[in-house]
Formats: sequence, C-alpha cells, structure tokens
Amino acid sequence: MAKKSVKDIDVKGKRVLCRVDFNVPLDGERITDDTRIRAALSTINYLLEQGAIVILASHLGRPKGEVKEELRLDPVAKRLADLLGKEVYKADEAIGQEVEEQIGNMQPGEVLLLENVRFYPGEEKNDPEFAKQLAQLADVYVNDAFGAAHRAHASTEGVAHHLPAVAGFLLQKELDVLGGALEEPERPFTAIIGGAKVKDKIGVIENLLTKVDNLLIGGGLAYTFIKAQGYSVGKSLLEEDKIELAKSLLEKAKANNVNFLMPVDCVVADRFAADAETQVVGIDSIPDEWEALDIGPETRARYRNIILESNLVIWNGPMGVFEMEPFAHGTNAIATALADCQGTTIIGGGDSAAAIEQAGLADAMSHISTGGGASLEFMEGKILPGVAALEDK
Ligand SMILES: Nc1ncnc2c1ncn2[C@@H]1O[C@H](COP(=O)(O)OP(=O)(O)OP(=O)(O)O)[C@@H](O)[C@H]1O
Ligand SMILES: O=C(O)[C@H](O)COP(=O)(O)O
Repeated sequence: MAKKSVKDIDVKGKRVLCRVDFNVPLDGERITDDTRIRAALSTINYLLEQGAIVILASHLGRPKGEVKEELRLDPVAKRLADLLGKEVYKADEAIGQEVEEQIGNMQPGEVLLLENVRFYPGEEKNDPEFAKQLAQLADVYVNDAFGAAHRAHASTEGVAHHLPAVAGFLLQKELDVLGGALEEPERPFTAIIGGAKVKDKIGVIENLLTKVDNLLIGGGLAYTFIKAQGYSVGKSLLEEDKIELAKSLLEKAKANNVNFLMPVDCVVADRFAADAETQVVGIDSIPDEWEALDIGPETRARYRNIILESNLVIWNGPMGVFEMEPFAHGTNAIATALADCQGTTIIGGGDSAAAIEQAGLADAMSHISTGGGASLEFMEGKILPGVAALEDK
C-alpha cells in the first residue's frame, strides 16, 4: 500500500524527527564510505528548505544498548555538515531534558543530529517508553532509513505510533524501484543470487522463482545446489541439511518455467587463502581436497550473455570470495556485464553494492540499494515494519 511522503504534509516551522540510516563504515573516526549520508541529503535539504526544525536520528554499529565511545555519531555530524554546507548541531544523547532544551533553542532551517539510538536498550527492544521519549522531541516523524526498515525498533517503528508518520524520499525511492521491479518487471527478468549461504537466501530465491525468467546462482551457496544435482563438491561450502531444499527449489523452478542456471565450471583452491594453488575445473570434476571459491570463465561468459539479453536484472550476493583477488573475477565479471546491460539494473545492497563500488561501476547501475538486510527482506516479499508503521495515502 502506498504511504504518505514528506510532500503530503506541512512541515513549516515544525520539529521533524527524521530517522536516517547513517550506519556507515568507519576506520577509527574516518568514514570510509559516505554513500548512506549522501543518499539522505534530498530529504534533509527538502525539510530545511520548507523551514522545518530537523532532528536526525540514526544507529551506528551494534553497541547493544550501551554507550560505546567509538560509535558516537560525531564524525557523521561533521561529514553531514560538509555535505550540507551548513552547521549541524550534535546532541550527546538521543532523549532527555538536555536534548529537549537544545531543540527548544533551534530555529527553522537548522539541523541537529541525535546521539546513536542504539546506546539505549529501549531502541532494539522497541520499548514503548523509549519510543514515547523520542516522539516527545518532535511534531512529525519522517522515516528515511530504508536500510533499517526491516528492524522493528523504537526509532524505526515504535515512534511512528505517536506522531504523524510519513516516508522520506530515499525510503520512497527504494520502495518504488524494488517494488516496481518485483510487481511489474520488464522482461526478460533475470535475478543473480550469490553470497555465502543457502540458509540466508531461501526466502529470496523462493519469492523470485514466482517472478523471474532467469535465475543465476553463484557464490558459496551454489555448491549445495550442485551437490543436490549429484556432483561431488570437495571441500566447498556445503549445507548438508539444505540439499533436499535445494532439490525442491530446482523442481519449483522447472514447474514455474524459470531458467535456473548453476555454475558449469569453477575456480578451486587447495586452501582458503589468497596465495593458494588454484585451477579451473568443470563442475563435475571438483577434486576431493579442494574448495571452489569462484565461478569459472565458462560460467562467467554464460551469465554475461543472459545479463546482456535481459531488460531487468537484480543482483544480490557475490559470485566468489571477492575479498581475495584471485577469486574476485566472477564477481567483477558480473559487475561489468551489468554495466554493459542496456536494461534496468538493480543492486540489492550489501556485498554486491560494495563490489560495484570497488569496481568503480556504481554510476553505470540504474539503482544501488542502500539496504543490505532490508532489500533482501523486501525481495523475499516480507513486510518491512518501518514501512508498515507509516500512514497510508
Ligand atoms: N565460493 C565461496 N566459498 C566461500 N565463501 C564465499 C564463496 N562465494 C562467496 N563467498 C563469501 O560470501 C560472503 C558474502 O555472503 P553474504 O551472504 O553475506 O552476501 P550478501 O548477500 O552480499 O550479504 P550482505 O547483504 O550481508 O552484505 C563474502 O564474504 C564472500 O567471501
Ligand atoms: O547496515 C545495515 O544493514 C543497516 O544499517 C541495519 O543494521 P543492523 O543489521 O545492525 O540492524
């Protein structure tokens, strides 16, 4: 169901609590990737232009309800100030009298960043009292944190029950792009699923099997499917308890007329290391003591051809252990094929988004989701609590 957005309400002169996902990677105090901060700028700038008093809330890392000095949001406030080209006030807490006073002194068109909401045990517990205290800071709630929308936490869900609650532009865009792709896909529609474990991708594979024309499998999870077809996989990642499930997914693909492609060759290594001995072997010849850490050249070529013939491609999860150069070729080949594809290309966040950035191909994609877990759950067809709590249009 369509949700109200910031455009549907009047925010002039109002205190607006805007939940953003500023959970960015840090190296000490240095932000190594500010994509998520940049992605929130359009909503923040709009609120400022409209004359709102903007109060931003975010989590950073997983401090588990305790104050962790290294997870304070000060470096984020600094970077945001640079990006906005204006002062960003920073509160040392997320709730309480001091913060309320700070907000009381703010003028329309000013912005304050609250402290990491996960310093409070009530955040992840979705404690109604903590949600109420957050709500007390503002007149309106805007959720622009797509990356955290799959979490039913106080700042993403609970607070929405106490204030008029609407979607920000980033959240809206993510829902429009991902939702549009799944509901009315351009065809041929191809999904590429990789990553480590079948366990993590069952839901998304099941849902996509009712929608796509082609499903291409890679990464560690491929070997459970390969085993399910009767091949031996040596020391490759294998989830014994998911072999039967893999078989049933293959049957479902057949029943739904989905072209389900698995690797036909792979790069095997004699150990899990960047300087391991490697060789390329057919999928029926994985040596007993070796493990498959990437898709092979023949698979890359086949997958590339299908991608180039597609009008819509969704990609989630790397094709191999792309963190090690010798096993990054499969993932890079998929990234390049997507860049060369004339159709719509959507990257489902997480490691695949990192691989695209690393390859310098981000600008060539139609959409790179800012959500890892959130985009995965959305692609599984799940309702995201942070979205469900917003007002219907
Ligand atoms: N053949 C393989 N053997 C072992 N590990 C693999 C293999 N292929 C990929 N991986 C590993 O899978 C990991 C990524 O899996 P994961 O399921 O977390 O991906 P993802 O969906 O992109 O995740 P997230 O959204 O959490 O970032 C990478 O660290 C990569 O090294
Ligand atoms: O990085 C993410 O995927 C989001 O910010 C959510 O973080 P979480 O997995 O710690 O809830």
